[in-house]
Amino acid sequence: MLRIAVPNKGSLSGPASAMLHEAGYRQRKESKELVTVDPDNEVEFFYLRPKDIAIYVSSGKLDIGITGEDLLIDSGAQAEVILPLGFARSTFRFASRPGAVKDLADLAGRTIATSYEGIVAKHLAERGVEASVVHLDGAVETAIELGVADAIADVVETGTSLRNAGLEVFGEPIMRSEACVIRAKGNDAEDPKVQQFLRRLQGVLVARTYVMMDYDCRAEHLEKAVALTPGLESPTVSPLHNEGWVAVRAMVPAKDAQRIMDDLYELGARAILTTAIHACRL
Ligand SMILES: Nc1ncnc2c1ncn2[C@@H]1O[C@H](COP(=O)(O)OP(=O)(O)OP(=O)(O)O)[C@@H](O)[C@H]1O
Ligand SMILES: O=P(O)(O)OC[C@H]1O[C@H](OP(=O)(O)OP(=O)(O)O)[C@H](O)[C@@H]1O
Ligand SMILES: [Mg+2]
Repeated sequence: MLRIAVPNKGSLSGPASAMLHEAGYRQRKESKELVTVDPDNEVEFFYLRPKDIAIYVSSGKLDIGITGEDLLIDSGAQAEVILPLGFARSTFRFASRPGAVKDLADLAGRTIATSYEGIVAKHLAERGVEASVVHLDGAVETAIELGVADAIADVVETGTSLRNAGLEVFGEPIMRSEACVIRAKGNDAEDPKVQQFLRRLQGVLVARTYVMMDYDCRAEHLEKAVALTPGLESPTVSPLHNEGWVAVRAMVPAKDAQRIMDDLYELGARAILTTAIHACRL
């Protein structure tokens, strides 16, 4: 059985379970379940605190896990990213009251509140800045208002939490992060069970990013049309019963689909259809 760590709460939990469900795996029915066995797929899912997942995976007791890149780095665990998953995208940044701290060097001798001491301590040490780091479990934006810290280092997505607390970022982003699949460093990269799991998740990522596009066009416009819809390998082109017309089928990025449909129509293509892809293996 493949043993997989899945976040049990927080921002990663819902999207991770949704992705696993889309990939055909059984997921827990209620949030108190700690372990779910999926015998049909020979997988066992362990629902763990997101911060602990890299530690479990690096210990070798679990084969792989889903976590955030920032949590992986913060843990210092000997594990590595094997597949980025495209959700829980964020940056990790310093912030303070507007104008209070200009740059990293200004932090010397000051106090920084964060839930990610591992990342912050490493970042400061690498740049030779000596500052105190205070651990808080969450809502770190409030630490400045309450006088616990001079600056914070926290996850930023839309920036709303910072704005609401009257804070501004300073310095370059400390890191960028997204959800990812991790495994212990040095683990067998060719394990067929892990490879099959990754192929399934890659299939979900592709199905979420691409749509299938079909259209008819005159043969003399085919080259221009396929330049708009090159597909992944190459588009399928079939003759139509009406002489001089062909049918074309290709995968296109979902975000570009409407623009491509407009351009194909301009070119004289007709019966332009897009359909969702539910699953795929490239
Ligand atoms: N608002 C957000 N937008 C995008 N990603 C986020 C956001 N908040 C946290 N994350 C990401 O989620 C992961 C943190 O998950 P974790 O469950 O520990 O914290 P959380 O989602 O903040 O939940 P909570 O604070 O309620 O425990 C990190 O990888 C982080 O980058
Ligand atoms: O830039 P934003 O879109 O506002 O998102 C970032 C905020 O989201 C997370 O907070 P969460 O809701 O998890 O609360 P927490 O601070 O207690 O972890 C994170 O810790 C930031 O505070
Ligand atoms: Mg949080």
